[in-house]
Amino acid sequence: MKSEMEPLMVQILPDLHRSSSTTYIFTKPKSKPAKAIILLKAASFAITLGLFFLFFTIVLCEYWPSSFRYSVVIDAGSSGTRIHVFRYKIESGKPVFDFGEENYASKKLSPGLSAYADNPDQASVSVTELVEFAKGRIPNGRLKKSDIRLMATAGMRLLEVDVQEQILEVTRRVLRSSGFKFQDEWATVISGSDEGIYAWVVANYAIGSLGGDPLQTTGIVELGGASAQVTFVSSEHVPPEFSRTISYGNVSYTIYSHSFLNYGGQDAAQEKLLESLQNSVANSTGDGIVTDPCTPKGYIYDKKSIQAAGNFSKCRAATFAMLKEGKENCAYEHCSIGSTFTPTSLQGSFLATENFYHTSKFFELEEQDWLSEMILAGTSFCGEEWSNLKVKYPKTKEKYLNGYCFSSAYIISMLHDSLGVPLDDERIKYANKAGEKEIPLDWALGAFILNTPTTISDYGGKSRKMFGFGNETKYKI
Ligand SMILES: Nc1nc2c(ncn2[C@@H]2O[C@H](COP(=O)(O)OP(=O)(O)OP(=O)(O)O)[C@@H](O)[C@H]2O)c(=O)[nH]1
Ligand SMILES: [Ca+2]
Repeated sequence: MKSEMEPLMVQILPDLHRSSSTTYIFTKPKSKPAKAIILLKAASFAITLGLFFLFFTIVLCEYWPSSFRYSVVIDAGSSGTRIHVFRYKIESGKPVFDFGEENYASKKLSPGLSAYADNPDQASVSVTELVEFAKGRIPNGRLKKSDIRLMATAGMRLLEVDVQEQILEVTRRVLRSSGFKFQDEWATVISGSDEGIYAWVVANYAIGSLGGDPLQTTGIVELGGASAQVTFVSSEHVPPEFSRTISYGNVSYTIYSHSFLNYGGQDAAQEKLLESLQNSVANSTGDGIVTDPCTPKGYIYDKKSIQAAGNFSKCRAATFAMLKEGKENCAYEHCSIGSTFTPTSLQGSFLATENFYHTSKFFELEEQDWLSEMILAGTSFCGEEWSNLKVKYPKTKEKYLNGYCFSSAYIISMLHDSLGVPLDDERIKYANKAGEKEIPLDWALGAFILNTPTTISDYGGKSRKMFGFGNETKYKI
């Protein structure tokens, strides 16, 4: 086949070992550019196109008002600090929440902020790491439009106010420079009743009862690490210091909400019980050794003066006595725990969360009759040797394993002996998720729902608040 290309004469220097010089003929392509140049042009075009595409993608992500919005809540709890990153949409002027994994992520770091009481500056390390986690989930261009809030709970409430403030100021420094939308007052220690309300909101949002008949809503009992919350709609008279108001649509909810600090949470309560055992000679075996009925026999404490003597019914009686402390000072028509007002009975359905859930799951209790089952399971567990329990439950963290004798007895003495919940009450169930979409019953999600700016004006409509709460009706939701 005739080459269509002009011959290109190239003289190759004679090979010294060869008799004559050799001429190779390379054909130079005619007027058409060589294949290589075409390829070069195509490649440079593709690269240019790619760079343009990349540039516009970056510009669009940075500045184009994406239909997604983001919000971040940091839950600074006693046993750890966890960050919750939310993505949501606005549809016909209303936020559409979705807590599925593509729109919600969280990360927990231990210990909690209250562990830095002696060295507040160290609190910045965990908050910084958590903020970086959140930034990895949000386009850079959206950061300054995305709220970030830090809400500390019982662990911090137990610190002196000046220490709380020192630690909060450290977290504010991190959040101010995070690139998120932040105001100093968004890093606070929230009240226990706020924590309870937030948990109540996410539970009823998940179940779909938010906006319905108040007496059809679901109450929350939450056993945290350093506090316990009881939150529900009561048709009884509730003194204003225990009453919070939520209005949703044209429905107003008057909610009893109280957080039992210190002895309320499981970890703090177990600590308090050991202290009270040490103070009461009655439990000593005469040689100054105190016996602890809430820890399985054979468990070795740091302190030598305590001896584990696991016994469910004695532990139940000891924790019931602790919950009754101060009841003689009750200044209300009814106090179930200490001198704190509680309605005469828990009204309506309830979800029992956090340690109620962890303990029931550990004992693999059925939903039905879980309280009666708790007594059987706790009686057996408390009576076992610690060494046997470690063999029986090799995968369970010892810090949790060591708490189940106490928590099983405490749950009964709190819910049944103190708050009057019948052992066969079908209205109260343990859970850590709710609703068809199995939304996590984490108060931080309730805080996000209530704090999401749902004023239409934020999205181009007329200004109208939709969520909000306080101890008086502030907003029409
Ligand atoms: N058994 C068990 N307990 C757990 C587990 N995860 C958390 N807990 C305990 O559950 C309790 C409540 O959990 P969190 O709400 O995370 O505790 P927290 O927020 O650090 O404590 P608060 O500040 O009182 O709310 C704490 O006593 C934790 O130690 C678990 O997987 N198993
Ligand atoms: Ca908590």
